[in-house]
Amino acid sequence: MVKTQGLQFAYNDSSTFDFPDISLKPKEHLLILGPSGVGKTTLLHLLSGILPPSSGLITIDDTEISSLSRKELDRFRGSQIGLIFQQYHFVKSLNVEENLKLRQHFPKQLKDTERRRAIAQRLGLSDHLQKKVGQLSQGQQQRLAIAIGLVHQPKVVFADEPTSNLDDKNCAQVLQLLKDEAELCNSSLVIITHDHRVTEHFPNQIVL
Ligand SMILES: Nc1ncnc2c1ncn2[C@@H]1O[C@H](COP(=O)(O)OP(=O)(O)OP(=O)(O)O)[C@@H](O)[C@H]1O
Repeated sequence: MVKTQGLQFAYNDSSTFDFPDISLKPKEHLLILGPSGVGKTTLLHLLSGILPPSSGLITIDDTEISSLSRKELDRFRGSQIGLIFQQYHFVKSLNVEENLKLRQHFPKQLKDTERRRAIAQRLGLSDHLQKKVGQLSQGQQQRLAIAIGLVHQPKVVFADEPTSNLDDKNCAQVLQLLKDEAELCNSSLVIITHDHRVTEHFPNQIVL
């Protein structure tokens, strides 16, 4: 499902990151660990096609993503990849349901109100669909980030520090929800973190 070979990247004139090869089957989970500044977010941006690698190959669901044009890549990311970022990427002027709808890019998905409502219900957001995202608690915003990452049923979900701002109880709950949703969507899951509370939940790990 996700396969990389010889992946390297450098920001301008800075030193080159040399990433280990990754091979992840459908529905598998992978935890990428490492200290601050080692390049975890950079790797996630490469895997999701936000940054182009200096060299190496990234294959997702049999598509080599650097062979895609900008437009094809946007379309591929919109349909096949789910992103859960460290900083929430919500549209503050829209309500919860409209934010979810925004992530359903394609006409067929857009009509899928049922899918939106079902994921909102599983993540405890049903009573908040008409609220502006600024009115949500931190835990609710974290759950909305998961809903947005998965509402379009992507093949693979990349999550960057999904538990960084959470206490122990919410951390365990969010990880369970993330796993359950990925399972229901048949999605592979790649989590990038330096939060050691996450490690016991995901035995398949690489350390940068
Ligand atoms: N846009 C950029 N331009 C130049 N250097 C950058 C840029 N983004 C990140 N870096 C540098 O690249 C290195 C790796 O950053 P990255 O965010 O990938 O690390 P990380 O392992 O995710 O760190 P953290 O755990 O603190 O989030 C850091 O030294 C950072 O300063």
